Amino acid sequence: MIRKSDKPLQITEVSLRDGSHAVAHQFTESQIRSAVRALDEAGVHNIEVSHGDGLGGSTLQYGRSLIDEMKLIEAAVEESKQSRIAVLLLPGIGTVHELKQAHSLGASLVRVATHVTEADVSAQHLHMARELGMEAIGFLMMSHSAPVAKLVEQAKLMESYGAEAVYVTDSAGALLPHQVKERIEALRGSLSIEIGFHAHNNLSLAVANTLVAIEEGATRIDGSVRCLGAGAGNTQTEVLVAVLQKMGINTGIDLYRMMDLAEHIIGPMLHRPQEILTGSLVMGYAGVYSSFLLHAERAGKRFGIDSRDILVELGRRGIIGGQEDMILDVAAELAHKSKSEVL
Ligand SMILES: CC[C@H](O)CC(=O)C(=O)O
Ligand SMILES: [Mn+2]
Repeated sequence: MIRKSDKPLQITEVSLRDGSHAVAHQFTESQIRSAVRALDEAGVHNIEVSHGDGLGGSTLQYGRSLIDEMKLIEAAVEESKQSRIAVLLLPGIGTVHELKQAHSLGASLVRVATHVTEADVSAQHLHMARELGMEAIGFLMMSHSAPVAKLVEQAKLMESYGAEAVYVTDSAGALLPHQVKERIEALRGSLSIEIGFHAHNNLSLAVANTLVAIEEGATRIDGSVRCLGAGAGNTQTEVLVAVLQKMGINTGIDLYRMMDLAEHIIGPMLHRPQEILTGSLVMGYAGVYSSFLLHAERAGKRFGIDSRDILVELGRRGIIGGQEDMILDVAAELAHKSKSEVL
């Protein structure tokens, strides 16, 4: 592969944040400690630790964390010798108050995440992160759902607020390889900062799409060991490291250590294997937020309807992260409709 950027790749491991969705936010402190210790020893550059929905996400709406995320961030910082501890912040769910708290505990990098058309709400948080001396990164979620020109416009806004990199975030795992290529290519032509890529494996394209992103010049890459992330999970980090190594691209990450920690530390944390089951496939197909999976399954059981119908309807309506209450609304509506059809 001929990369269009000569900057080194930086891998951010997201299993301890995106994976929080897959385990209904039930991470224990000892799981975080052992995972961070092993990831740090393997040489992973950044490790993200937060509630799945970012700082402040532990609520009835998004799902309560078993352990306060600040305690988990503190534990992660204690265990890490070289990896940087990152946090995710969705403005409105988290505030600058939680950002300052995470920073005071030792988090040194924040990804400020907004819907792909709403970058303006990240200004305050990106500015604050820079003031605190943290690395500030923009994270444009549901990047498949906006035209390329809109994505570029929004990324430029984040750059103007002080973002040091902006991510194309494929929250629904819906992007096809040529769509990744056009997005990264357009950003590379318009931004002076680094470009990142965050995939979900709902259509089994995460590693392939990540390679396309790297080839086009993305240098900040997310992955989750054993695909421990929302939906079918993310780009499987240990697989990506192996593939890149085979391509002669050295990440500085120790492959055998990654395999070992996948087997003995992250694997046992999975509540169920991260296969592409119907729910995640439908999310990739219909372009629905990966973190909606467990919510839609629960709503389907509660209202006695097929969770696929809920997901497809959510995709049709363009429901986005932060609107989790709409999952119940849609389920109730569909159940009502199917009852009236029977009568
Ligand atoms: C709800 C936040 C979300 O999980 C962030 C993310 O990882 C994504 O949009 O893919
Ligand atoms: Mn994600």
